Amino acid sequence: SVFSNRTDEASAAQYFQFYGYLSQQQNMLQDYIRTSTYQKAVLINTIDFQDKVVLDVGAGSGILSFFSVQAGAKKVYAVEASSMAQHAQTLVDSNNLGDKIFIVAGKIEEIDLPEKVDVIISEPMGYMLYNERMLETYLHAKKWLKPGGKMYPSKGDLHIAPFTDDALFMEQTNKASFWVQSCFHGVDLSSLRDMAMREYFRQPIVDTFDIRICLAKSVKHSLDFLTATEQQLHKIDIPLEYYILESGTIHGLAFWFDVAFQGSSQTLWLSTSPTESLTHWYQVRCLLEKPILVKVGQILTGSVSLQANVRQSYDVFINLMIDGLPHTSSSNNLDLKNPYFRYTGQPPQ
Ligand SMILES: C[C@H](N)C(=O)NCc1cccc(N2NC(C(F)(F)F)=C/C2=C2\NN=C(c3cccc4[nH]ccc34)O2)c1
Repeated sequence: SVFSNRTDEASAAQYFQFYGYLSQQQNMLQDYIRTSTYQKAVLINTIDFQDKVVLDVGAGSGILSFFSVQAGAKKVYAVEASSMAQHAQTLVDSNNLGDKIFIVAGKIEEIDLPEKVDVIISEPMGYMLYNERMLETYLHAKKWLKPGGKMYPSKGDLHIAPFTDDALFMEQTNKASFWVQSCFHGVDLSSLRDMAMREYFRQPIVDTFDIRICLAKSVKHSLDFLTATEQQLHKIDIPLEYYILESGTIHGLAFWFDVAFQGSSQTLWLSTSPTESLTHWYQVRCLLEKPILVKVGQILTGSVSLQANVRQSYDVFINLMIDGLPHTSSSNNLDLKNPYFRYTGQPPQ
């Protein structure tokens, strides 16, 4: 299938095992901003759901299917590939909605449905928006959408901004400095120090920060889910150009995303911006091994390229440069599949 052709089997097994845990469903359900915003988006746009047929892609516990029925949907196909499908069925039965919500166990790329649908609803956003490659699954599902059908959410914006954070940079550098020992139990480890630096700096950092560490206004990369295709998500190249607002040291790029529910009645946004309440997506930062000194008024240019891989994630390539003298540039490659969960506070609720 389209899914099996783009996915390593071991990755898929680990991935669907992860989503088979009620504790991970709980992590998402307990994210109040996330759950309440989805419910509000549906309930303020009942015109899109009243007496309609809905497809819930990656339904998990089925929560979005329940919201669709609350908004008047006459039938919901809830497609779920993990063992959570059976727990969703339990919820459907115990809430007496077996006549409206139909759990379809399997992958959207592999299952069949008896009819096309009016609305597709899903929560395909992973870390940094694109992690997990579930957005491709969401776009694949459009083969079941009637012409003029609705997508909930309808668009996604990825925001990217240069940031300064000495403490974070030092934290990663200090970890690597372990290898700067010429006599560790009689062994000189120092030849592996650079490799250790590269390994630590390949990890995106998942946590939150104050927006004031960003030295320029974010660049926004928009994706319209109604018109986008799966193929467009295999390689995402985002050109970057920043007007530096504050002199300082750029240690890397900060990422967050917003999604919009553009309903027939109202549009509602779900934001994971550092200026908003924290969600279970936090924000994501990608460090540079070589920071860039910038001054107010300079122009920072470059690009970030996301290259999809078979481990349901992306290889992230960052290039940044300051034009003018001294000409400085810095780059880094990161593995989005294995982030460093640095957040130490309470999980968002
Ligand atoms: C697409 C889907 N709608 C979605 O929201 N995906 C993201 C997602 C899905 C399920 C759980 C979570 N998490 N929530 C939290 C909490 F403690 F903060 F609550 C930690 C957490 C991890 N920890 N590790 C992961 C994780 C999940 C999936 C793929 C992954 N790849 C690397 C880590 C990771 O989540 C995040």
